[in-house]
Amino acid sequence: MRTICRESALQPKLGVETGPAAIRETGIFKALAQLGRDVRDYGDVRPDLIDPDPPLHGMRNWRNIHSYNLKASHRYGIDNVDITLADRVKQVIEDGKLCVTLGGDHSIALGTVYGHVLASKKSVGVIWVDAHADINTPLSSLSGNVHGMSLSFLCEELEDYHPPIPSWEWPDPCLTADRIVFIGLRDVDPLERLAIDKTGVKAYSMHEVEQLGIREVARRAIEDINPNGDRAIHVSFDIDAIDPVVAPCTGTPVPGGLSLREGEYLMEVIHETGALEALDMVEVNPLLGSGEEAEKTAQAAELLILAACGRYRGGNVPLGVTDLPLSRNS
Ligand SMILES: NC(=[NH2+])NCCC[C@H](N)C(=O)O
Ligand SMILES: [Mn+2]
Ligand SMILES: [Mn+2]
Repeated sequence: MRTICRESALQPKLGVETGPAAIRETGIFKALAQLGRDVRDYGDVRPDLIDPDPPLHGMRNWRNIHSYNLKASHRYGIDNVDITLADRVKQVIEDGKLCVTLGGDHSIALGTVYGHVLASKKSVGVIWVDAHADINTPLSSLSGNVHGMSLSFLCEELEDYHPPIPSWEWPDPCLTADRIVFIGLRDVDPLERLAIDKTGVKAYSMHEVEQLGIREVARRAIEDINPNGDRAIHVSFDIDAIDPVVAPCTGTPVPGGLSLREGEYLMEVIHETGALEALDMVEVNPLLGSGEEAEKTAQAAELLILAACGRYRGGNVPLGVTDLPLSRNS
């Protein structure tokens, strides 16, 4: 199990770059070690910022976002980026480890999913747990924020809807729509809904969570992206999928979200598949709330990561322990 990343101000609300530190401070490393996981912190991915970075087709911070996510030196003729997120994720997965990436703005999924696809020996399916669909194109986006566009760049079926960027290549669309599933949606832009319908990406919004229950949603979602059980799973978990009462410190909170119980159950079930290779935990922004709220949000993120890494709410026997302490008299 490995952890990574952070990036600088890529969305209008500052502070999301401090999310990884807040999650690290929960004591997650100790908790993972207690689960018997061999944890290595690969540190942060921190590129030198390209400044200024004026919008193109309304897309804000696009050069910076592409440069830290993807192999900038080869692909874009930029040499001030040593290691990119896609490279780092690729390295961790090639090491045969579960790669946990802490965000950060959800645009990091451009690099994490691409790195995962490059490294995995299997075909990769993505479970996108989010209040938002993040499937706007630069031309459909109302905000210009790339964190609301990540999936549209990754999805092959949407390639033709992207405007060309002079002398810059797009991130490789490396997923087909049948390998993407949403859970937790409740704030979807009209053209995002159209993109979902056109591509046929499966979506379990909060409506379906209510209707079917999280148990059936989890079962169906896993089957949708991994029907024969031969694929690797990538979970991209935006903390705003969880209800803001439990996880208030995030840039685009939406009421009526998943309970922490539902989130933990989903992660436990995904762990049980044995197919999870990569997990992103993103959009934790400790600066958007009181200290107490920030701690609550980071703790929710911690519990979700732990569940994905094998923490079972029914209890875990410590690694290597087979008996209770014997009585001194025996
Ligand atoms: N990763 C996120 N928090 N995304 C929110 C996206 C909100 C909105 N749909 C947009 O495109 O701007
Ligand atoms: Mn979101
Ligand atoms: Mn998101």
